[in-house]
Amino acid sequence: MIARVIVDVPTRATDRPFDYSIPAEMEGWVEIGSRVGVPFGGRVLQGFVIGIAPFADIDVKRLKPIAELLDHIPPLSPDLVELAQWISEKYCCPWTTALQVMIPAALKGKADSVVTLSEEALEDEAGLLLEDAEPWFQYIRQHGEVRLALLQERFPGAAAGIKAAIQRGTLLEEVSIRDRLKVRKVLTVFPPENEAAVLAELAASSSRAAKQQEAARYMLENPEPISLAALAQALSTTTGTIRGAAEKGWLSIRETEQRRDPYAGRGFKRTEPLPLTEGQQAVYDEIAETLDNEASRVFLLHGVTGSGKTEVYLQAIARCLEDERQAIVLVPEIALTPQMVERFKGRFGDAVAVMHSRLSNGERYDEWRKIREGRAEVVVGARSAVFAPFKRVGLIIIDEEHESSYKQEESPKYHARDVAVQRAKQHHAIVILGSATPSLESFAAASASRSQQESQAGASSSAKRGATLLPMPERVAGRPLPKVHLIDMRDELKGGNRSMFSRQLHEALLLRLERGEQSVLLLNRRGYSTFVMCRSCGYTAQCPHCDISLTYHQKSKVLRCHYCGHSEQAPEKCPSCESEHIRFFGTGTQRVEEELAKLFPGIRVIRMDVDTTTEKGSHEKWLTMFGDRQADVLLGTQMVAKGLDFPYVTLVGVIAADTSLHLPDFRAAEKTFQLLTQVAGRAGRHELPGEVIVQTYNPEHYAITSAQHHDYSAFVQEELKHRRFMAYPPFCRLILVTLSHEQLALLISEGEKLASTLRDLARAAGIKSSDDGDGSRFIDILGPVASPIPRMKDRYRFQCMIKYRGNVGAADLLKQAISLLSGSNGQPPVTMSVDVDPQVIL
Ligand SMILES: Nc1ncnc2c1ncn2[C@@H]1O[C@H](COP(=O)(O)OP(=O)(O)OP(=O)(O)O)[C@@H](O)[C@H]1O
Ligand SMILES: [Zn+2]
Repeated sequence: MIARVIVDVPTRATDRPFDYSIPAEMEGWVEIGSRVGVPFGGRVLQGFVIGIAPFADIDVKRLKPIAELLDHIPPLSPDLVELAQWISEKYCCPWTTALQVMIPAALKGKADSVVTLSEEALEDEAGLLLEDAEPWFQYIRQHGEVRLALLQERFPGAAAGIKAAIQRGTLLEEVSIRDRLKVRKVLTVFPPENEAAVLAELAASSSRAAKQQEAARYMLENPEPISLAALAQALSTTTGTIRGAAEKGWLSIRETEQRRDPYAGRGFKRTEPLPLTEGQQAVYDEIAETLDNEASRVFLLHGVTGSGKTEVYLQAIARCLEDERQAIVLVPEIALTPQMVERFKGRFGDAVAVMHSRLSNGERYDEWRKIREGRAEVVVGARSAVFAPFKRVGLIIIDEEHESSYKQEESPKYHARDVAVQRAKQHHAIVILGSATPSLESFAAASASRSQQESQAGASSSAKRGATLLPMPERVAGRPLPKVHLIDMRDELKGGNRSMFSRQLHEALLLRLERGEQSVLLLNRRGYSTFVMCRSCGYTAQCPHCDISLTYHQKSKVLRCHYCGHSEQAPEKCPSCESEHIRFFGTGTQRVEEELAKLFPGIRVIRMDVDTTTEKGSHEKWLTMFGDRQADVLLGTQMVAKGLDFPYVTLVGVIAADTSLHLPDFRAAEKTFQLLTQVAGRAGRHELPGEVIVQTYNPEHYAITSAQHHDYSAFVQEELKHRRFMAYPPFCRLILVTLSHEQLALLISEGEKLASTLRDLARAAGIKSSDDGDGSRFIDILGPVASPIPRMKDRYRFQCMIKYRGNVGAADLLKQAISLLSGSNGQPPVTMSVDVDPQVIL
């Protein structure tokens, strides 16, 4: 048998399977999804097996054998391997990059894999008898810890039995990766095996070794295994004493695995399903029916803020679990707050795994194994949790589906929403996209399929691709949406108010302080900069390697480049004109905090922004404090806008609504509308009614007025007009190619070559090059032009934008073009990075 292996070299030239022979001792072990070490170009590299075949394309005798197998159970299942191929094709990235993004960082080194007997196996006599017949089992029992490679050699043919034992939990699979990460082990004390004998011995022995006797009695009375350190502490003795007792056979000490559970020891209050409101019930019924049919379908759950989307998710998950299928819940990284986790852990307890970037590598690895080993049935996580290694996915939920953080900005530049839809197809699972402000792309997909269904014709093909709209236009319990007041800040200035707070916001804050209610203040930080500028000559501090302003960090008083990491001391006077009038525009939130303290002496403010939330657990700490009403105001950036549900918040203030409105990004209006709607939704979610004050310099802009009236469809109608006129998504799709190189001249000529090659290929394929506005297919290549950041890390940057509609095979054309421009090494002369469906145009 031979294995087709994708080696971990992310270049175009090596982006294909290579054949290796499977050595006899590995037969039965190597599977699709196995991680292997293979000889490649004189080294041994990591790779993934993506296929097994009886014959190779070339003579088997010339094939090199797989050097090592890195895990007992393949980290990837065949469906994930298939999904990786889809990602690599759709997002024009190397296959290996797509495979690597699916496994936890802890597995990304070279691994040394061992097995040991689990506690259960050691205790469960019946289990022992069953397995006793197996020589490999005896062998492991004798040696304690055995390397996988050794087992393969000694016991060919034992693969299936060993794997079954791992799956059953009789054997523990442990991976140590070059000491970077080991399964964490602790010495654990167990009661003696032969209790009666020990009891007799204790009774007979004199007062000699009293402490050891105490330890033995303790374990007989409390047979729960306990860590050696904890027992020593409980008995106020040394670990040496307890070891002494073990030597006498009065108790036993063994190494056991300690699982890192980021939420260990935290009691989550169990919640029961709420009786659904009429609106929720209608939506739930439709979801439940589709779940029962095991049909793959996408739902767009468009529910206003506070409409109870989360309860619908919870009950849909429960339904899915009943059928022994698993559920994946994606939430934006920033919204992955303890409050969110609590809602899922509260309903499903230990069956919930949590994955986000603030976990350590070890914690992530353990949560991942919890999923793979079937100890979890629900995962709540950020983007990459879409790859959770569940066997039978029934439901994938994407909360706040419009969030741009679902798009990964580094390779593979995948969008979790699209990956989720693809994964759901593989599993006949359903996808629920939930939002109060759906992205225009999702909304268009839902309305396209609806109008198709209504007009019958062609419904099947397009409805399959589209989404089914499930509206929840009302808040739970008939609670009103909060009233939103717009304050024109130009009038404030005219009226002589130069403060950042309008008179209305000032009064509203005062009122909340008097009543003991809470307020949320949002500073729209998008487009806000924390740069350094000289007031005399206008000098701004720039990165010497990138064409971008340096960012000022108030705490450390350094200027840092966000793109290359360059940092320097902030100057005391202007380096250009020597003036002392050099101003640091610190983080906006800091200034607001200072101003609040001045205006409202004694006010208790919690500030949440990148500076105050870097520490692990800080997010959680601030929100708990706010929830406990230890502060009057929660002040922050985007991160205070999402998902929070606090009963005493009756005021939401937006300091400056429009900082994001005029960014050169076609989604600027959409982002602004979404942010305002989300943050407004934080007010008045419970008994107390809420009020929202939005300060703006553009009170007539439709993004702002629609948010004021909670009018999603008004916004969408206006925005779609602009998008259609400008031919932007959802009326077309985009691929952004960024070219970079140290030499400007080479870069420009290669950029022009790329554009003209693409145009030639498109013409040869008979595809129109411009949009007639009739909805037919076309492909248009714009550029090359200088990128918005024209130089980064001392490399110049140019870009081409591919605009297309319909099934034109844009990604394929691009791949062809790049390979036509590539030299003998398989690479084009300048770096080309491809972003399919880019979210960040800036
Ligand atoms: N059926 C129900 N009966 C009573 N209360 C409910 C019900 N469903 C939800 N709630 C409560 O209503 C509040 C709002 O619900 P939830 O947070 O799920 O809304 P949401 O739609 O997710 O809002 P957002 O998009 O603003 O986060 C919560 O406090 C929730 O406990
Ligand atoms: Zn830089």
